[in-house]
Amino acid sequence: MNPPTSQTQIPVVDFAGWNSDGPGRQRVAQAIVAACKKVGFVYIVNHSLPDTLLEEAFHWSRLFFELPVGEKLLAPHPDGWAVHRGYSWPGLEKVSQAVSADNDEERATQLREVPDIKVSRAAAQYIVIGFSTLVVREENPMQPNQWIPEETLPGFRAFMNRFYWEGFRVGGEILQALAAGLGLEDENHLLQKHSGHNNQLRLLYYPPVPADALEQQRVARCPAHTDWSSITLLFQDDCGGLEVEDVNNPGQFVPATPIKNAIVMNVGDLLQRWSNDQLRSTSHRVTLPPLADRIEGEGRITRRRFSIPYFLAPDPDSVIECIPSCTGPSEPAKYEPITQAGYNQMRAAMQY
Ligand SMILES: O=C(O)CCC(=O)C(=O)O
Ligand SMILES: [Fe+2]
Repeated sequence: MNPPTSQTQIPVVDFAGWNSDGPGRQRVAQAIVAACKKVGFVYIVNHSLPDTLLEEAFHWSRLFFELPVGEKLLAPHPDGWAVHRGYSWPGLEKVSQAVSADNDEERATQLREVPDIKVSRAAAQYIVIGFSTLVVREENPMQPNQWIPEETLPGFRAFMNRFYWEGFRVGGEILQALAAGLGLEDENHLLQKHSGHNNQLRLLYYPPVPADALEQQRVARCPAHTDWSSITLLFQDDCGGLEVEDVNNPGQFVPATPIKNAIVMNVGDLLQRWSNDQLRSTSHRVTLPPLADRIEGEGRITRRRFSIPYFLAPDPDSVIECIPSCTGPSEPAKYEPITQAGYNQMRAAMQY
């Protein structure tokens, strides 16, 4: 038998030093880069998003998902996969890496046939239940936003727009810290490819489900996948269930236990490519909450869960070319330059 390898820990980085003068700044940058090289995931605490703003974001998310279905469906996710906006109802959406189908139409039909947990028992293993989206970038003609009418939830749209741009502000600071930590002279090397208009903010709601359905993998809250873009900032409530692949023990996962108001930051596939595979895009999933008091009653029902991922992506026509400090004579660039849009197309083509 192999000796047991120690479980990977997700590092915690205190971001306060980034907004100070002096050596604290470089220490933060190096700590984040070290975490992204080793684990691909890092908790960022003492960042510049006020706690009250995060509380407000979860408050609005609860209000949205507690609306009657008919009202949420006033902003439906359009048919097909070209536009990824609006409310997707339980069973509409599965995470791509768990699904194989020949074409969009077939896939969409498959997904609609899985409206809830009862049907899912007989169907594919991995079903994302109530995995829903509402995205708020306003100035992108390719991906028009889907908003519920203002009178249905007054103030919702304005808040989500504010949160989108505040999230980009702190995400931009993290991109600057990554550039500094990678030894780039220009702190804006990564950030300058992101105008912010190609980001994606999602509100996710995982309804209560029986623990045994998750344990027996008849359903999954969110199957294992990597993210595609540059970085993801994830805000989660205190339910728990997010797990990150243990880089020392591939195929095993370690919990990313919630830390109040921390940002869980992870590297996406595009940034991994950009960094010549120096920064790691790590697989993650959402499953059973690890804390016993998140599971209630005789039916062992897991508590509902809210999370808010925010994906930062470079602009579609920006060229992603090996970061100069990630290549050298002994480490040639592994990948050709590619635009963000070209990369997405390539990924989509691989999938179908
Ligand atoms: O809900 C979560 O905690 C994770 C969601 C996620 O990984 C994603 O949307 O890509
Ligand atoms: Fe993810």
